[in-house]
Amino acid sequence: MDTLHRCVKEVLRLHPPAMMLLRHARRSFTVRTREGNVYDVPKGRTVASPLVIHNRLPHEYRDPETYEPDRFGPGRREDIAGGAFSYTAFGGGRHACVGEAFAYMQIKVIWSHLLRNFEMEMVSPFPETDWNVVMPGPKGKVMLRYNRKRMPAAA
Ligand code: HEM
Repeated sequence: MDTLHRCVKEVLRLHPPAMMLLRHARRSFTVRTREGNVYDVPKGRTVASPLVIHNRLPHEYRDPETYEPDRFGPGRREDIAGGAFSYTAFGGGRHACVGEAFAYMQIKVIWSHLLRNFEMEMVSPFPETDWNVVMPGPKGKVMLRYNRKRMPAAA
């Protein structure tokens, strides 16, 4: 189950359903980047924090474009190594997703059932991401062939 958890987590790092977090600045403040650039954010502005960018920062994630669930395993823990906001597929801070644990449970229940009972094969090409929607998903049709696995008869 730990492996499946890391696989789901890695998919959500690369393809977060929520593309960005939006906040309304209730007071003016200043941001300093790690490169030393300083930005003033005036009161009243909307601040957009793009998950799709900061979940792939190369100083947080080794080979950020690569699907690699073990980056979250013991010894690496890239989701927390760079700080509390290294991994933000579920947001963070005061408004972090309250459904995170429930979402993992649901997704793992469904995938455990599928992986245990079916052989699956993708028959269409790997899809591109459709970014022109509120919640990005696969572009076009995704075709899958699946066959029920033969389970050994119970003794
Ligand atoms: C893969 C599944 C999910 C993802 C990727 C996800 C992602 C997120 C993100 C990024 C936020 C932060 C939004 C922000 O800061 O503006 C959020 C907030 C929230 N999520 Fe989820 N979510 C998921 C599933 C769920 C589920 C299953 C529930 C409820 C059962 C849920 C309930 C909420 C609620 C109530 C908030 C608002 C929390 C607040 O503003 O204090 N989410 N979610």
